Amino acid sequence: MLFLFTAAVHAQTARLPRVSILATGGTIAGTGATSTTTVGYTAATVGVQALIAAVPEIAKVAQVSGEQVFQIASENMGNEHWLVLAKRVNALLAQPDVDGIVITHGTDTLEETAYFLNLVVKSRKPVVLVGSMRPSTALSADGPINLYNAVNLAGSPSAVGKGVLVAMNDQIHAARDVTKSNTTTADTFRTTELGMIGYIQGGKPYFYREVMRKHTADTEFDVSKLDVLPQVDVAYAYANVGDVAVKALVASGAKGLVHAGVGNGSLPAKTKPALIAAREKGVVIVRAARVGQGIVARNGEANDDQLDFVVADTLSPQKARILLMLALTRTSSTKDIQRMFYTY
Ligand SMILES: NC(=O)C[C@H](N)C(=O)O
Repeated sequence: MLFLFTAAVHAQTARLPRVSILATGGTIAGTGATSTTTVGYTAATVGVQALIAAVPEIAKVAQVSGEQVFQIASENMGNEHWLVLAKRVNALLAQPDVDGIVITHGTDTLEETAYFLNLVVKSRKPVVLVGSMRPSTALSADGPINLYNAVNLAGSPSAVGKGVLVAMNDQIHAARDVTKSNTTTADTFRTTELGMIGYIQGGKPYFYREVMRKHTADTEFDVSKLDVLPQVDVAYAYANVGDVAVKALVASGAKGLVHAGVGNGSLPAKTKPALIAAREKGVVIVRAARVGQGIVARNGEANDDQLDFVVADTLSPQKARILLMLALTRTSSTKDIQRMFYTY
């Protein structure tokens, strides 16, 4: 009896976490002409089984299975890819034999896919996005160690309930706040002011903080029955900007517009009338900032109550676009949408 009990406990503790690796392409799956080719390589050429085979150390820390979901450079990631990916992630996480998921991804839009999933994954199990800055053929390629770390993180009980995570360069970042900060260096992913949430050292995750905003199982968004997302675009402000972009985006059918304003989300006088006209036509306007850090607060640089605009709070314009798309799948009430921007 005692023997059976001990054997059962042993079998439990000895079982490796089961991690599904979903590959989508990117530089982590890229190849260059020579080992010193770190720009001008071809992204998205190596398949998921080859990525896994390149890191035999993974077999010692997890039972992994690989699935090629897409094979694209992440500058080509679209809403349609996100819907497919989210549905696959939710289906896998609903299986009792899956403990966590790793998604290999190009780095250009990795933060956007991470935030989208952070809002629509219906599970507390870990979901970890990972990429690389050097192609698989490069000297000191960062893909293999990043993938090893990501699998360890996705299989770790300490990552449960933390929301979608990004594992790059021995660091753990939360999907909501991380951004790519350098065009090419391996330490490009930063959560500059709010801070990364942990490290991975010797394959082991160490957490130090958590994001206070709601995510994954606690959100109100459901993409299970959606095949398309509402059109939302970003209009970027700069000195001398006019209203051409805003008018063109509205004419092209945008249901929502994120204005990446200068400074504290300021609205240039030559752009503002087009934004007001868009709102009068029913387009939801979110006032964000191109600066990269800080809060865009209601009724700060504009009278949002009077204009019936929404503010992005601390979300970057590209992430505000994602939340606005999902918000528009639920409501057209700007009051409700503003609540969402203070919740997620
Ligand atoms: N480092 C990278 O992954 C960049 C590549 N253009 C991509 O996002 O797919």
